[in-house]
Parts: sequence; C-alpha cells; structure tokens
Amino acid sequence: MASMMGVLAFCQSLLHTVFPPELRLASHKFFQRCLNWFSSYCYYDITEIDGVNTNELYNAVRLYLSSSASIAGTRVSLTRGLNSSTITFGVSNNDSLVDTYNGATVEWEHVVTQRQSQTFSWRPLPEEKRGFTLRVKKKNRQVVLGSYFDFVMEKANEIRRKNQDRLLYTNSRGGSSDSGSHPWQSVPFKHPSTFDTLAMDPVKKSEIMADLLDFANGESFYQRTGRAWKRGYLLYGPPGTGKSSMIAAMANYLGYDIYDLELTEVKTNSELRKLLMKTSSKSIIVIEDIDCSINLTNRKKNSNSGGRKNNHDAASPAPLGANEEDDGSTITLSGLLNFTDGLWSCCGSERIFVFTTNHIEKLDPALLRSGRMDMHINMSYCSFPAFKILLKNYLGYEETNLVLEELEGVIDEAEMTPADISEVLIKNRRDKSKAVQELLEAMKIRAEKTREKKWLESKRNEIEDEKQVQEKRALDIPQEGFDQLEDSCKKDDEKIF
Ligand SMILES: Nc1ncnc2c1ncn2[C@@H]1O[C@H](COP(=O)(O)OP(=O)(O)OP(=O)(O)O)[C@@H](O)[C@H]1O
Repeated sequence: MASMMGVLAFCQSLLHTVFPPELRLASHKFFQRCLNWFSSYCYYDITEIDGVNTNELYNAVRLYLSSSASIAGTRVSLTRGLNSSTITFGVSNNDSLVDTYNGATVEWEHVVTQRQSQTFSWRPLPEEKRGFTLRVKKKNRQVVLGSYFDFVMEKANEIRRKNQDRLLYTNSRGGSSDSGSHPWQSVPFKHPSTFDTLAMDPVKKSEIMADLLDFANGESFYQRTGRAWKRGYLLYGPPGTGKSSMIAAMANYLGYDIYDLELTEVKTNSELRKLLMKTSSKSIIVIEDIDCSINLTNRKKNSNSGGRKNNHDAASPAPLGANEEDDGSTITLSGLLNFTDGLWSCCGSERIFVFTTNHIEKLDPALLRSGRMDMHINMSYCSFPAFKILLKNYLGYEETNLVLEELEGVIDEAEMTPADISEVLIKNRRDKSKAVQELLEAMKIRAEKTREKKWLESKRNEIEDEKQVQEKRALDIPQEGFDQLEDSCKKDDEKIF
C-alpha cells in the first residue's frame, strides 16, 4: 500500500510537471466542448449576483418555481418576505425540478456552492454562491429564448403581487417638497372587504367584476385601440351604502395598491401632477367625496361671466390662464380633469381612478359627461338580494323563511343602507331570530316614515303646483275683458280723430 501510494504521488508530480495548469485547463475545455458537441442538451446559468448587482432574473425564476415546488418538490425550502403574510415555497439547494412550456420539457437545477474566501469587494457578498441552471433540449432552444423567459418574468410578477400585502398610500402631508422626495406614505392595506362580502345586487356585482377583469387583462386591447390603459369609476349614493367597501373589494380582487388622494392637501395643479407621477402601475387612485374636496363651481361661475368663457366647453380642460382659477396657485377642476384624462394620466399604466360622492347632483357636468368616468355605479339602499348576502355573512343564513318573506315586502320602502342593517345584525349576531325580528321592526318603522315623508312631499308638490296655477291666473287677463278694452279704445280713438 505504501509503495503504491508512493508510485501514485510520483505519477501525480510527473503529470504536474509534464502538463502545466494552462494545458490541463485547455484540455478540460476541449473535452467539455466535445461533450457539448455530442450532447443533445444546452444549459443556461442564471447566477444570483451578476457582478455586483442582484440578478432580477434569478429572483424571478425563484418565485416562478415556487408554485411548482409546492406541488412537485419532495424537499422544499420555505421563506417569508418583508411586507408579506404568505409563505413562499422554493427549490432546495442543489435540487432540481422539471417544468414544461409549450410542449417543451425543461429542467431547473438550483446550484448552491460555497463562495471562495473574498478578496476585496465594494459590497459584502453572501457566503454561498447561488444560481439556477436551466437544461433544455437543443431542439427547444428557440422556444426558451423566444418566450419562456418572458413568461417566467410575468408569472413571477404575478406571484410577487399576490404574496405581497396591498399597500394603502396617502398624501396627507401634501405633495410639496417639504414632505421629502416621496410625497406618498404607505401602510399595509388589510381591509377584509371582498366582492363576496359586499352586499349589492348580484347582477350589478358580476357586471363590475367582469369589467374589472376585462380591464386587468386588456393590455393588448388598449394598445390596439390606442387608448391609455386606465379606467374610471364614479361611485355615488347615500352614506353607508358601501362605496369605501367597494374600493377595498376592487383592490383585493385585482391585487392592486390604493392611493387615497386627499385633494384638500394639494395646493396646486403641478403638485397634483407630481403626485400622479409618483404612483405605480396596478393601482387604484381614489378621491373620496369629490364634491367636498374641490370647489367644482369655479368653472360654472367663470363660464357665466360672459364673452369667450360663456362658450367655453366645460368638458375640455381650460388652458392655463384662461380663467382666474388657473393662475397656478390653486387646484382647479381642469387640473383635476387633466390629472385623470389628459396626457399626464398616461404616465404609468394599468391604473384605475375612483371618485366617490354622496351628491352626484352637485358634480360639474364635465365630470359626468360620457367618456370621462367609464362606469357610474349607483350604490343604493339595501335591496332584498343584497340583504340576503348580509344575512349570510353575519348570521350564516342561507335560505329564506316566512319572516324573511315579510322582510322582502318592506325592505325597498324602508330605504335602509347596508351599514344600518349591518349594525343591527352585529348587535344581535348571537341570537339570529332576535336579529331578524329586530330588523323587521326597524324596517317597518322606517317604511312607515318613508311613506309619510313621500305623502308629505307629494302634498307639498300639489300645493306648490296649485300656487303656481293661481299666480298664473292672477296674471292672465281674461280674453273677454281684453276684447271689451280694445273696443272702448277704438271708440275713444274715433272720437278724438
Ligand atoms: N354594500 C355593503 N356591503 C357590506 N357591508 C357594507 C355595505 N355598505 C356598507 N357596509 C358596512 O357599513 C360600513 C360603512 O360602509 P362604507 O364606509 O363602505 O360606506 P360609504 O358608502 O363609503 O360611506 P361614506 O359615504 O360615509 O364614506 C362598512 O364598514 C361595512 O361594514
């Protein structure tokens, strides 16, 4: 054994002398090339760190494979990211996973090795060197290079959005420079409202959901038709009918962030533009109670002040300086319309604008004209189908019974908002029959009051009409009297002449 070891050591030193490291490296490369030449596979290496920068493709592949790893992997790594409440699965170190795309089978290997002891680096590098190696049949190379990587990136973004908590942004400190470089502050958005919990007419609800989905999947449509990829919704209705809940349900449904724009904190149109520029794609920009946020009567006053302004189309934003409000020191309706509709609305894409109001009649027609807000959604008092959703959510009721039929008879007349009904249901959620009974009584009282109110209103209208007729009569000169007056005038004329 000792002599064999000696011979081996001798041969090794001889090999080192005869074949210097350069020659060995060259021959290794040569053999590798020969192997690759005859192999039917090609390989793609995606390292975690590219030079000193993080390779985005590595992170995307890691996320993309997380969905398959959770199903196919026998050894899976688990991680939970910052701002996330979900656990992400991943391919374990030096494990591999098979994936198929457009009929082509590919194999991913997660290669992890120890990093050589570092010399000098501007950025401290992780101790492990991580990367993915993709093994693909040479005949499928075009498929992979053509669209597979784009597909991986797209899926990864989708998973990232799904895993990350929604964020709720606010500009409560204003968009001015004193609020720092970023005018929006954010908090995790945890509103539990979804379209399942939202009480409204099911037909209307599914219409809205389909519209949202069409929008989110409509990139090619918007590109083809030359339209900016954005959509506007105007939610109107009495307080407590679920306008805010609807916005939360939209955000949760599409996985978008919300930018709650406090218009009263924005001083000028240019501040508004800056805020818009700092919003991200896949977001909902909300202006609540739009009728209270901005003096929407400015334009009307201006347009009534005569001359050119009389003919000014309220729908088209006025050029700067066309009226006294656009002097750059205030925020104006035209500034707001530019924000949602003009050139600036197209910075970024896939954005939804939502305005809410309790008084649609107070809004400037410019905001209401067709094409401005794509969908006007009336959040009305609680209807019976909406009420059934509330009953199911709060009490777990699925079927109707006699009491519910009685409720159905009065609910429309009662004109109660979902918020009113929720309050009664929350209060009595441990005693279902008491909850329904109390609601029935409340609804009957409200229905009676509504009937009285309507009767009083109709009476008042009748009196008003009668008054108007009387006034008209008092002003009218009877035709008979008028003829007599004319005859006597003629006679007087004849006498004179
Ligand atoms: N359509 C609805 N479906 C389910 N819950 C609702 C609905 N409408 C109101 N609610 C309940 O009433 C509460 C208040 O509703 P929400 O704030 O969404 O109403 P709103 O119309 O935005 O009111 P406001 O105009 O005063 O802001 C919600 O927290 C929710 O519990």
